Amino acid sequence: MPTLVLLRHGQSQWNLENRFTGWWDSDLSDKGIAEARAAGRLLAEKGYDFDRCFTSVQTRAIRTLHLVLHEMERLWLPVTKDWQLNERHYGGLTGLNKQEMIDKVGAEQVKIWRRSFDIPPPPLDADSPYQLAGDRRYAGITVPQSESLKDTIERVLPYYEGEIAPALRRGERVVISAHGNSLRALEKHLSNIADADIVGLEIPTGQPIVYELDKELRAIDRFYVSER
Ligand SMILES: O=C(O)[C@@H](CO)OP(=O)(O)O
Repeated sequence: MPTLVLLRHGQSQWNLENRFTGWWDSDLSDKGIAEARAAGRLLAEKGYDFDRCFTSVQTRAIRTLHLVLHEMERLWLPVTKDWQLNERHYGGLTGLNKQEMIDKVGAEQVKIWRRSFDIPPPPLDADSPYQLAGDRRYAGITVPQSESLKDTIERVLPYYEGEIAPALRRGERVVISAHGNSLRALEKHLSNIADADIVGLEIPTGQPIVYELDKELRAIDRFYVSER
């Protein structure tokens, strides 16, 4: 039975500071490092092992994966990094404080920006210090200026179908270290969650989630490794 483990990175410095992050490359906080190590120890203790690893091109997800694999004595496993697994781009909200925005525009609007299916945040200003156009890791791609969850799904799913699903069909055990919203995009597909219901899905940092899949890669079971 194909098994897929999803892992949201440990707490980042900007998670700690309660700032909208998206594609900005905020590294892990000390707590995030501890969460990642604990996740690796938990996976090893419960007997999990992997053949292939996938992550984004963002430091917090890559570093989480490395810390996990180090704890599992599996740093030698093949790792594929791709921008299509990046966090949803937070547009003009990037860098702002979430509580300050709630105080300014109200909790309802902030919830729409954070969790709605197809309403993107306002675009990033052309002269914003958070523009990534000159970042070498994004050479050759058009960096979005803002993304809704729907936009995120439109780049996460083709990557899953093209690169990850074939590995699962070959019987490889796969772990994906990624982000709250790139994983919500994937979970929406795997668990067949309706557009209106995806607003309720929250994914905690550093808690590995197991998907047991059938031959057609439909979810048979989904649980947190810590629960069983
Ligand atoms: O800031 C972000 O990029 C994300 C994940 O940390 O936040 P949110 O919970 O609002 O999707």
